[in-house]
Amino acid sequence: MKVTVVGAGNVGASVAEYVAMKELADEVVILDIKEGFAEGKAMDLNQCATLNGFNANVIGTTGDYSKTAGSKVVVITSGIPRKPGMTREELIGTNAGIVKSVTENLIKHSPDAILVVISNPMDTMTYLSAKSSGLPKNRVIGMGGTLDSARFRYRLAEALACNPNDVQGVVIGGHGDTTMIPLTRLATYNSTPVSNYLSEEKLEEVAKATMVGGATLTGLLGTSAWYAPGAAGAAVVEAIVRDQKKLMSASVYLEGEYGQKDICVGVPVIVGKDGWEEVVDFKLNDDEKAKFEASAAAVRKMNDALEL
Ligand SMILES: NC(=O)C1=CN([C@@H]2O[C@H](COP(=O)(O)OP(=O)(O)OC[C@H]3O[C@@H](n4cnc5c(N)ncnc54)[C@H](O)[C@@H]3O)[C@@H](O)[C@H]2O)C=CC1
Ligand SMILES: O=C([O-])CC(=O)C(=O)O
Repeated sequence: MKVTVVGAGNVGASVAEYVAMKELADEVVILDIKEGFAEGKAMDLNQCATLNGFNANVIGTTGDYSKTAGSKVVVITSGIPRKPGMTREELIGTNAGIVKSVTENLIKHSPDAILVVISNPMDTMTYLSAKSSGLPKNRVIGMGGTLDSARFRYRLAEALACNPNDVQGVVIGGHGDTTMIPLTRLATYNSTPVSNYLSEEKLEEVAKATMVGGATLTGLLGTSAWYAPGAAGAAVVEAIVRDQKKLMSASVYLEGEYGQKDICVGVPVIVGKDGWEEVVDFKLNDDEKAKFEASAAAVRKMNDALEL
């Protein structure tokens, strides 16, 4: 089984590292345009094999798509990250061209692949990838909600002073500072509503911290984050290659679900060997529905900037 990661930068290298460490593929190809960069990352990762006890061959290439041929899953991380003070949306001018050409090249060599799109602005890049690949809708998955949900659970666990693994919480909507929707009403601490323990004000604070999770890290790091984005990307890969049928929040092409059409935006989906297999209806209340509608409208506006 071959998994390809495009972009050998912070996020791509992190995805490749988790994929190799978890032995999600026996061949992990990393492709970048920067001369020798992917080859260097691959060699460095291969030298972890005996230290971390994995057996996966990591192959790096500078732009040779023939090495990606026959990939089961391809993760797209190529493109520029934001700097402090920027929004993800400001990256569209540079990243749209990169994501379009990368998608077209990948599909030539791996027509049966499932694409996991990470490059920002992610929902719009997922829509672009879906349109320019011509793949069946289930084989294009935007990764943002999985990361945002992990950050939501982290913030909830911080507020509850508990083990994050005892907390469930999902973020839907666009992967943007103002478009994310942390579903606080549905979040639980070991099956009990978090509102049993946290005030409305505290939950509002948790939701706000979740929404600006990426911006907060960008401010601290000077560039955007990579450990949790890498782990979230690898979690989607794992759900596919191990056919986990896992319920994850992901940006997928909607045809009426959640009241939206012809858009990729974050909703709960089941992920397995065929990509995303179905959208799960969380039965949103009126307030959540209104937020989702506003979020989708913002994503749609961004999509209008694409030349398809
Ligand atoms: N969806 C999400 O949850 C997240 C998305 N991101 C996004 O992921 C993207 C990558 O972020 P980082 O890895 O931190 O950036 P980075 O700058 O560390 O790495 C990007 C890599 O892409 C490569 N690249 C550029 N054009 C290419 C092309 N045409 N073909 C192949 N490779 C190409 C660059 O040479 C560079 O090595 C950014 O757009 C960032 O905003 C980052 C974190 C989370
Ligand atoms: O914040 C950013 O620009 C990168 C990203 O999408 C995230 O970490 O959530």
